[in-house]
Amino acid sequence: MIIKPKIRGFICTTTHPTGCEKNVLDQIAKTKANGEIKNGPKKVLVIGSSSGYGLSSRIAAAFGSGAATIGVFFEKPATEKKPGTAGWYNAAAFDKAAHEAGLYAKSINGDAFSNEARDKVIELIKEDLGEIDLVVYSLASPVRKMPESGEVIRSVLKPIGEPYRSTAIDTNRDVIIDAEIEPATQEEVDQTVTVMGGQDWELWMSALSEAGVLAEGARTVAYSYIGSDITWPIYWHGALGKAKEDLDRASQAINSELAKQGGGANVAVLKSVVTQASSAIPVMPLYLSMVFKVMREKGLHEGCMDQIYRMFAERLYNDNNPAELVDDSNRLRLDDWELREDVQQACRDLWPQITDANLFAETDYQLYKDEFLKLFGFGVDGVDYEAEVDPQVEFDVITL
Ligand SMILES: NC(=O)c1ccc[n+]([C@@H]2O[C@H](COP(=O)([O-])OP(=O)(O)OC[C@H]3O[C@@H](n4cnc5c(N)ncnc54)[C@H](O)[C@@H]3O)[C@@H](O)[C@H]2O)c1
Repeated sequence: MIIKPKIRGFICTTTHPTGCEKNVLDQIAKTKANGEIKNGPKKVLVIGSSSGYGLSSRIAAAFGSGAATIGVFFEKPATEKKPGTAGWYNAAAFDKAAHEAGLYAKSINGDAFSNEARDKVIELIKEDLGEIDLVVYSLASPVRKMPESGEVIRSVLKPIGEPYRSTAIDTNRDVIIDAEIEPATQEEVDQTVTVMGGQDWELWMSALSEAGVLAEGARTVAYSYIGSDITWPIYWHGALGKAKEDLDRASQAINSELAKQGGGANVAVLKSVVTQASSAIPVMPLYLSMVFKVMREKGLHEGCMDQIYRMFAERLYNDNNPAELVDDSNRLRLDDWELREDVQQACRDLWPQITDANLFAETDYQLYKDEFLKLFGFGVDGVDYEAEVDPQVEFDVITL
């Protein structure tokens, strides 16, 4: 089969197995080139490990620190008619590369919000690893099926209080539009907190702790975004921001438990990057196109792998100056470069000037589009897209 991209709204409905594999191999090569993470983790669970920041976390742990990894994700293999999801191919590529490198790697494909997933992970840790010393929580999901009632709760990407009006990019037509998003109701805010807040992370950590599979000194980290006044109305001050505030609450609760055993919990605030999750957020494509250009010109541009390697090497496993490595809410800040005043001011200055005519010239919108396609395995250097490719990629995965 020859596979070409088919974009619908903010997703691409086709994927390229070879391109996805190459993306993973490129991230592994980058990690190896960066060198070993000193005193890094050795037995790691990554929840949400098949794409974006979770995939980079698994790669950093395995190839930067020689860690055994268990990955949990929710992906689809190919069917007769359709290629698999990008995360499926990414996970398969990671599995192959880890095993070739002699590293332990096992994967669970199923709903991480379910008790069944927690039980399976605990069983696997007991059988194979005994205990784990790091848990990375990197889920991004628009829905959560509640583990006890089975009720399906949905999150929203909306402001709170008043409508949000802004220019944005219509990514299907590559033109600037005026976007208006109605505010979330209180019920929608609450539901967003239920889906993307800290409760599920707490359930994971207490289940692991009760099962006795957390090593002494075990750490956990969950990912957040804050941004600046430019995106606050839709993000930090919006429904998703409330969920991320709840992640901070959960972090403190988990931290006080883990600290008893010499470990700890942190939220890591990461920079904005192109992932399937972020491309769904209104206005993000325009902001990303601007901030990429500004940061690139200042030599500050980073992708998922750069951010996560920096988080492991310079924050989480840097024992030199622990107190200076967190903000006053005990968060690891990797958004320090993005939030530099000169970077944000350049974006504020640029924003009102962008029109259909100068979108490509004045911003990195082309780079945004390239990165978006790359998420699905397209436009990756060194891949022959005219060659036949078999979409059926199998690997040893535990399916729930
Ligand atoms: N993308 C950004 O710009 C950005 C910036 C800062 C923080 N973050 C945060 O990083 C975290 C990860 O986001 P991302 O952008 O890497 O997302 P992503 O869409 O690339 O990855 C999400 C992962 O979650 C998994 N997943 C989703 N629902 C699941 C379920 N029910 N069960 C099991 N696995 C499931 C997917 O399989 C995938 O592995 C989120 O908390 C997000 O808010 C993202």
